[in-house]
Amino acid sequence: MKPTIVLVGRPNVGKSTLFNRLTRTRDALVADQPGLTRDRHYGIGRVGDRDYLVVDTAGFDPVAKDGIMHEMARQAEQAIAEADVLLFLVDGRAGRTPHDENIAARLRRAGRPVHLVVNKAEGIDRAMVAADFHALGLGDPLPVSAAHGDGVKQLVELVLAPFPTDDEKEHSDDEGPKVAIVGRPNVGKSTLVNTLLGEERVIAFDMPGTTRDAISIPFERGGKRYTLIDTAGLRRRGKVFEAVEKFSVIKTLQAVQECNVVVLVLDAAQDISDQDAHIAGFALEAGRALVVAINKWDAVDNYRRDRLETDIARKLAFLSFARFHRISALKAEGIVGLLKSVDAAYSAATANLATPRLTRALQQAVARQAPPRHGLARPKMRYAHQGGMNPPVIVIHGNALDDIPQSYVRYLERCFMDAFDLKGTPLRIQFRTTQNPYATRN
Ligand SMILES: Nc1nc2c(ncn2[C@@H]2O[C@H](COP(=O)(O)OP(=O)(O)OP(=O)(O)O)[C@@H](O)[C@H]2O)c(=O)[nH]1
Ligand SMILES: Nc1nc2c(ncn2[C@@H]2O[C@H](COP(=O)(O)OP(=O)(O)OP(=O)(O)O)[C@@H](O)[C@H]2O)c(=O)[nH]1
Repeated sequence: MKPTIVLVGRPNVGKSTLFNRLTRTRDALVADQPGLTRDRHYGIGRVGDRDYLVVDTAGFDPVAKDGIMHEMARQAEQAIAEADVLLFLVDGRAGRTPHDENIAARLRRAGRPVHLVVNKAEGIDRAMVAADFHALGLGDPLPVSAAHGDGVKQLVELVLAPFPTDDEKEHSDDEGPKVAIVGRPNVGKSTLVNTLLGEERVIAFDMPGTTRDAISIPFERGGKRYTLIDTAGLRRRGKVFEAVEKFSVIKTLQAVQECNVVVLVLDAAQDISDQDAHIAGFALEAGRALVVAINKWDAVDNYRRDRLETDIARKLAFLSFARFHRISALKAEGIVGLLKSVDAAYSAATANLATPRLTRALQQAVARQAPPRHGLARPKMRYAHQGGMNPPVIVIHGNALDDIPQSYVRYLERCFMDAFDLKGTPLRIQFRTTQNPYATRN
């Protein structure tokens, strides 16, 4: 499972700046998706070939007793409890403050590895700063400059070193897709889990001990195998599964990282919220195959249904690659269709795309609509090959491919999706310019 790094510190020490730097490598992949607003507090980062999750807690005041500060403190407490490692940020320019001391006192009791990070350290006397912050009792301070990037990569490597690297063990096909059922509180996730697992055979489900691995529950449905990745610490009580923890964003993100196919559950009785869009955006950012289940369809009238369709078209436009199902988890309606789409999305995400067919699809797309000219250069797309799976990566080779507009990339995505019937998975398109078009000019 990917380690989760949680950033803690009083306001204005540079947590957002560090968060952006830690998650920036991935931004390019989902840039300019219409309608997608990123959650500024949860992100994926990568250093070398290691992925990690980053959580930015808002300014944390462990002694706040009420109001918005108290609510923020509560959320920060939950993040601290679910962290694998904590980065405690302080401001090297402002020096040690009483607020820092309160937070330090809280973190010393966290039972998690804590690294003391002195930000804004560019061009300041490190020895003096180190002595000042050493008094917080959290070990040697690590100086960084989040704004300039100094020391950030070394910091990440240091904090991740104790965690085992994910040996992406080949998931054998007969275990079927790993499925995560995600959604905001009360949309009907537990009900859907019970409907999926309920009557059917749950294959040897062992409650794990204290491992930090996500819990997976194998089950069979319609003669096919699936593995459910748990998001909330499901416990079996009597015949039904029940969530023992309340909704947790971190657990949701971990499950998204861990699974092959995300089932995003929406509540038909409610408008699409920012939280729905953020969870969806995270699945997209992670490159996961996705199926959307609009649940509680039994409970809404036609007016509400129409309104919801409009709302979805407007707020979840970036999920156009996914299939949407109207279901009732409670009445077990629409479940067969939902699982069919899970199967299809899984096949699409793991499809083998042969170079000749890809190249033919590319040529047909270009013949229908040529890429727009950029300045003097006329982009030339020569051939395409598959550069990865899960999600499928299509690498296009040619000349002058550096400034292909996003709208044309979208067009190519649609062409490849149609040609290979890739419904349910996002695609990544990369360009490789094989020859510099200006090289032969003088
Ligand atoms: N000199 C210097 N300034 C920095 C550095 N990192 C962040 N800052 C500045 O510090 C200020 C606060 O940065 P933020 O990232 O917004 O701080 P924050 O901790 O997220 O603040 P809250 O959102 O209020 O919790 C901004 O003006 C940043 O430009 C740094 O490495 N060096
Ligand atoms: N009418 C109707 N109600 C449903 C349906 N699915 C779930 N519900 C109801 O919605 C409420 C919330 O369902 P849960 O399954 O607990 O939702 P959840 O997403 O697991 O909630 P959290 O554990 O808070 O994250 C319960 O009262 C369910 O009975 C459905 O298909 N139709």
